Amino acid sequence: MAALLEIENLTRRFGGLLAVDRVSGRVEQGELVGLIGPNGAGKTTLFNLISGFTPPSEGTVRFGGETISGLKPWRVARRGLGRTFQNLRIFPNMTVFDNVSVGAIGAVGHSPWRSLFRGGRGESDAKAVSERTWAALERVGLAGQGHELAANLSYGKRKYLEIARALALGPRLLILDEPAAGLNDSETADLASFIRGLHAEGMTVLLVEHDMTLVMGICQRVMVLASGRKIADGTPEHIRRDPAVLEAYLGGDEEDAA
Ligand SMILES: Nc1ncnc2c1ncn2[C@@H]1O[C@H](COP(=O)(O)OP(=O)(O)OP(=O)(O)O)[C@@H](O)[C@H]1O
Repeated sequence: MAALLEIENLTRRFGGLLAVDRVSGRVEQGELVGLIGPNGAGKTTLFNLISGFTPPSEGTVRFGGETISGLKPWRVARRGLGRTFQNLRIFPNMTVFDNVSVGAIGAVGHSPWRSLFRGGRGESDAKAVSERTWAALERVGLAGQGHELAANLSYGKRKYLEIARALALGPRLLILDEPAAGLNDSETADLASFIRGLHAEGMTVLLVEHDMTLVMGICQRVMVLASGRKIADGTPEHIRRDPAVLEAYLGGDEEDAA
């Protein structure tokens, strides 16, 4: 059976810079996979290639057995690929509910606003958007703050707001770009159990993270990028001992791998 996500020889050049260099790999349905690598390794570019935000120079991305490389981000999203961003993309002057409903609208279509003008199917679309949005807010623990402005949420809660927006899409694959960045140790531990919980419910997750404890603690498999190339792909135990990883990612300092 085809993997949920398959990338093949994915390559992206920025002028003379090879940001992602012939990377291949797969994520199976139900997996929780980590993607790590030093600064500038190409992790975010790889995410952008997968989610349609950056077109590949070469190579293909298949999702659910279909080629999605070259599609616009919203088309990729509608096929069931939800993602968050390293730099939070939140509208501070909109309510928490409205921020998340953007994701639900992406899944239901562009028609909820039709109810304002024509009624008919628009009304059921609007109801579906509302239900999806509240369910996503409930799942991340923000339902009680749905009517507040996003600007009033703490930084940690804004992270969950982003995740809720991706969940509202009803994704088959959830891609998280550095969700623990800026969180303290206890917030990171909470995030770890939250991601574990999603995974236990059947969500397939691809996680880019600098926090090694988080990645090694929750991921079943870890892919390592360095200078745009995939240099390792295996269980956390395997990755911890891989000399190429220690050399490239940790600068040969085994202490940091713990
Ligand atoms: N739009 C762009 N134009 C030019 N160069 C870019 C662009 N986006 C990324 N790069 C370059 O591509 C390389 C990979 O960057 P990328 O952000 O994907 O790495 P990363 O592994 O996500 O790094 P970090 O961990 O610091 O976020 C870097 O050298 C970066 O400067």
